[in-house]
Parts: sequence; C-alpha cells; structure tokens
Amino acid sequence: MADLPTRDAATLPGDVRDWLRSHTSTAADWPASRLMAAKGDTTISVVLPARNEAATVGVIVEMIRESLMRRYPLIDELVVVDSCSTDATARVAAEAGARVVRQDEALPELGVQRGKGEALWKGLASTSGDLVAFIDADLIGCPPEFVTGLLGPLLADPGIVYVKGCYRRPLVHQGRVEPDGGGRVTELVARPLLNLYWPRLAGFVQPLGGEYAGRREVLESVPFATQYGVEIGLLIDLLNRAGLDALAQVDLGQRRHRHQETEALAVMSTQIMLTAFARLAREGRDGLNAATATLAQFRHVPTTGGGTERQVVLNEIEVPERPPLATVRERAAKVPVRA
Ligand SMILES: O=c1ccn([C@@H]2O[C@H](COP(=O)(O)OP(=O)(O)O[C@H]3O[C@H](CO)[C@@H](O)[C@H](O)[C@H]3O)[C@@H](O)[C@H]2O)c(=O)[nH]1
Ligand SMILES: O=C(O)[C@H](O)COP(=O)(O)O
Repeated sequence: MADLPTRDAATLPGDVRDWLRSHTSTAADWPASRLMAAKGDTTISVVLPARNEAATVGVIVEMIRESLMRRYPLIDELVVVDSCSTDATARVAAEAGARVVRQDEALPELGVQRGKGEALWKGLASTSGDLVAFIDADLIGCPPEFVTGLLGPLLADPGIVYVKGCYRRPLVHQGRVEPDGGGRVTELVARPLLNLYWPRLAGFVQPLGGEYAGRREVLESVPFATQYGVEIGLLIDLLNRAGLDALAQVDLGQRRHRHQETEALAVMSTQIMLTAFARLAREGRDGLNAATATLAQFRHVPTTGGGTERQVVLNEIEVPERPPLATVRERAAKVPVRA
C-alpha cells in the first residue's frame, strides 16, 4: 500500500458516515420468507443483460426460477435481454425458462444502440414490475441471496428507491486468486472519480457492480447511458434526483465473474469517464482543477475470530506542483551573492 496519510472512517464526512452505517445491510437480513410477507401486491421483474453468456446465463435463470419463482413466488417476471449475442445465449436462456427479448427488437421505433446500458434500458421497457432488479449474466455462481438482498430494502422501506449490491471481488488470473484484486476499473477509475466529484457517493463499496434494483417510476425518470457508463450514470443521477437517503447498499458476499482483458477495460474506463464528465457539465461544474482530494477505499482485514471485516481507509491525496526548473534557476541567478 502506498505511503499516504490515512484517516479513520470516523472522519468520513458526517452524512457519508451516517449513510454507510444506516443504509448498508447484508443479504442475511432479507430472507425470502421475510420478503414474501412484505411483497403484498408489489410486482417484481428481474432483468439479465446478456451478450455471449451461453456458459453462465442458464444456471442463473434456473436458480431464479427454482428458488424465487417456484419455491418462493417472489419474482413475477424474468427476462433475459439478448444483447446481439453471436453464441447460443438466447436459446440457453429460453430453455432455462426465461422470456428472451432481443435488444434490437424492443422499441424499434427509437432505433438501435449498442452496449450494456442499452440492454438494461430495453429490459426496463420490456417489463412491467413495480420493482426491477438487474443481475449480470456472466456471474460464476449466483445464489438466490443476490436477488433477495437487493429487494429487501425496497420492500421494507418505501423511502428507498434504489439498492446497489456490494461484495468482495476476487481476481482470478492464470490459476491464481487474489481475494480482493477484482473490480480493477472500479478501483482505478470509478472510485477516484466519485471521491473527487461526488464525494457523497464515496460510501458505495461497489459503484460499478452489475447487481442492483430500483423502483420502476424512479428508473424510468433518469437517463441510461448506453454503454458501460450506465452504472456510474445511474448512481449520480439518482443521487441528484432522490438524495442519498433514498439509496441503499446490501452486502451480497462474494462475486465472481468473467474477467475482461486490459484492452477492453480501457474502453470501459473511457466510457465511464465520458459519462461522468457529461454529468459534470450538466451540473455546470468544470470540476477539473482540484489539487487535493480525499479517496475513501475499502480494505478487508482479518478478525480475531478467523473471518474478515471491511475497513474504510481514507487517503489524503495532494499533487502540489513545482514550477519549471528553469524559472527557479533564473530567480536564483538574480539573488546577489554575499561576499
Ligand atoms: O454490450 C453489452 C455488454 C455487456 N452486456 C452484459 O452486461 C453484463 C456485464 O458486462 P461485462 O462485460 O461482464 O462487464 P464487467 O467486465 O463485468 O464490468 C463491470 O463494470 C461495468 C461498468 O460499470 C458494469 O456494467 C458491469 O455490470 C460490471 O460487472 C454481462 O451480463 C454482459 O453479457 C450486454 O448485455 N451488452
Ligand atoms: O467492475 C470493474 O471494475 C471491471 O468490471 C473489472 O472487473 P475485474 O477486475 O474483476 O475483471
């Protein structure tokens, strides 16, 4: 870890610290039986965006159908948006029991765009549940708690409009597992951007995570960036529209997925930056001229009981500048030399 001055979480800005404590729960707080009691007339849709996910989408669909449609009739509608796949994603998803919507065939009068955000937007347009949960289709292992955890705060509290999943994210590379090495774009791009320009969102452990749920009327009231900027765009726009207290996060445990190559992640990073810069411009901020920043990061440390706990680490980051050396030398040359 870099040798930076760090502070304790207690010195997070008061509203972020309070939010982190009061608006973070764990999936275990929201068992399906409890949600069934709270569901009442509320209808719930689950949308999986999928581009070439034939290897994983079927297992996720089967899990949702078995655990959350048959065993507990919690989910009313399960849709896979086939995002221009060239593999058997659509067939596998349909055989597993999902309704498959082809991204380009939904809302054809509005033309076609590419990317994950487009798939989610078309999924929102093709479903009708009062609550909508989005789950990535490339997850390797997706227990029912990934869905129930996201729905819990929405069913329990009418003041919550949007719930984001968080988790530990291992990086699996050439047979090696780094327990917290995943989420590289999150750590290198999204978290610094949010801490710099939207510090009230600094408490989101996984701002780019692909598992989240919201109320339909709220999701339909904000734009969806079409590509990979969709997650950061939603967070910023929902903060501005609904306020921090209407947002929540739920710890879903651990998330594994198919990793992309560095080259593809650079494209993703650029899309995320463009999405954020567009929001800075809309908010009338140039924002690009700061010399100091606080970066809140999350670290998992061992506990005495043999488990781990998440700690907030605050880094104070400064980039003071030195003037061009030539200008300093010129000045030094003018200082009279004493005999
Ligand atoms: O054009 C696309 C690209 C992706 N996807 C699907 O979207 C999900 C996530 O895409 P993926 O390429 O696996 O993204 P990650 O590398 O996992 O990126 C992370 O960071 C992204 C940027 O915030 C988020 O969109 C992702 O959900 C999050 O997992 C998967 O089901 C994809 O099949 C589409 O439907 N259409
Ligand atoms: O969410 C992210 O930061 C990107 O999807 C990269 O994730 P990975 O480092 O786990 O592949």
